[in-house]
Amino acid sequence: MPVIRTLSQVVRRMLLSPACDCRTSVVPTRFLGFSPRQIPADANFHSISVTETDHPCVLITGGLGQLGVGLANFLRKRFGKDNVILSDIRKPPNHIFHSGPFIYSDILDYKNLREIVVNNRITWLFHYSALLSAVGEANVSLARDVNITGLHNVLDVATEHNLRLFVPSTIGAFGPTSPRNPTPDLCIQRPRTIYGVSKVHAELMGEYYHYRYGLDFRCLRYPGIISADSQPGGGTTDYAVQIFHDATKNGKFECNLKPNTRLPMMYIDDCLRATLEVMEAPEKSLSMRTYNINAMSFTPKELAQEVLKHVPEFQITYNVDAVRQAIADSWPMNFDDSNARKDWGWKHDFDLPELVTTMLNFHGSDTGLPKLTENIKWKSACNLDSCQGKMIKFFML
Ligand SMILES: NC(=O)C1=CN([C@@H]2O[C@H](COP(=O)(O)OP(=O)(O)OC[C@H]3O[C@@H](n4cnc5c(N)ncnc54)[C@H](O)[C@@H]3O)[C@@H](O)[C@H]2O)C=CC1
Ligand SMILES: CC(=O)[C@H](N)C(=O)O
Repeated sequence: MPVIRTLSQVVRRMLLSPACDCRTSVVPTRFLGFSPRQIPADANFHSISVTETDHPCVLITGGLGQLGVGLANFLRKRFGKDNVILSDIRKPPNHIFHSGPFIYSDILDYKNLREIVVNNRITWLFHYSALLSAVGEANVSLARDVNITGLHNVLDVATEHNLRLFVPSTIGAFGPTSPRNPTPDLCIQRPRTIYGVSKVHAELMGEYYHYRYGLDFRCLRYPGIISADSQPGGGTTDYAVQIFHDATKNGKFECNLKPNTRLPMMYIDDCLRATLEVMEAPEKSLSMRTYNINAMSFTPKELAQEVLKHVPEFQITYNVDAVRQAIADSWPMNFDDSNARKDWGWKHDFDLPELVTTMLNFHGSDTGLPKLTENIKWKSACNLDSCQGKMIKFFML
């Protein structure tokens, strides 16, 4: 009897403790046996604290998308150019290839991923590879592979090598039965897209690995991100980026969402700063492992009105895409990020007026000379030529 009581106490403690002490004795079953992911019995599961080294050695997966290049530039300013490796399955253009380390990495190839982590002594991993909401609906099986199987590889390699792991989630992780105005961190999540389902899966798996194996998993649910010098990869919020390109180039824009569709949005500088801040936050300040972050919420009509203040001839028309509209109608309208603000001091800098001024200044409309920047020209060409571009063109609804 005492033996049974002791055993049941041990099991209870393992299940209840956060980042339980069972880390050295219990590992995911797929690590056992002669699997390539085998972990030696004497493996050290204690996280290497970043403070033990001068700086983290960073790997970014899916780094050639809308957000990855900006993240690499941002992190390189802080940690040094050579300590941040950008990776993707696409061929980088010259200016990105020469701006710092770039490496081929397919997240579906576990051995390739592990080799990169080992050879480069990676300590932090930012996992950006994904198929976004609209592209995902157009190719469910690829989205399932990249967003779910790829995530499993990343979680395993991060656990095996004691990495600090950042995985972005999204407003798309909520669905029509979630409270939409505002949407809190903890509520019903029943998304109706493969993108949303895969992101809820990522949140839950990351948190599970944290509590079960001690993985230092950190996750932010991003709103729609608006960037000036990079193109979005096929999402529902893409209109809020495209509108600036079209306003400055042609003075008009055809929107694929209805005028009153309200969605949470954020300028990329705020998004990247939040990402670094949560990665640098002391563990004890994190009462959760997945946080909503927010900056502003607007509709296409409100955004167009703000653009009009700078480009008086600007015209917006609407040609609604039924798939994107259905997705947007199931997503949060306002995001409650009070936990991020309370726990680790999150504060956004850009509201709608600053966002619009910044975007239009970047594209040169304030000079009266609409222009398409070189970077965007490259991005357009790249999107047509690249595998992802081909896929988007081929599968787009
Ligand atoms: N951009 C946004 O508004 C938001 C983005 N996020 C998340 O942030 C992350 C980055 O987003 P974006 O840069 O906008 O995405 P994106 O679609 O622009 O880029 C994704 C990248 O993943 C790469 N990729 C695809 N399959 C891969 C594979 N097998 N192995 C390695 N890489 C692969 C693609 O080549 C592409 O460069 C994603 O996880 C996304 O879900 C979350 C909310 C909002
Ligand atoms: C909000 C996102 O996750 C992304 N921009 C999308 O629209 O799919």
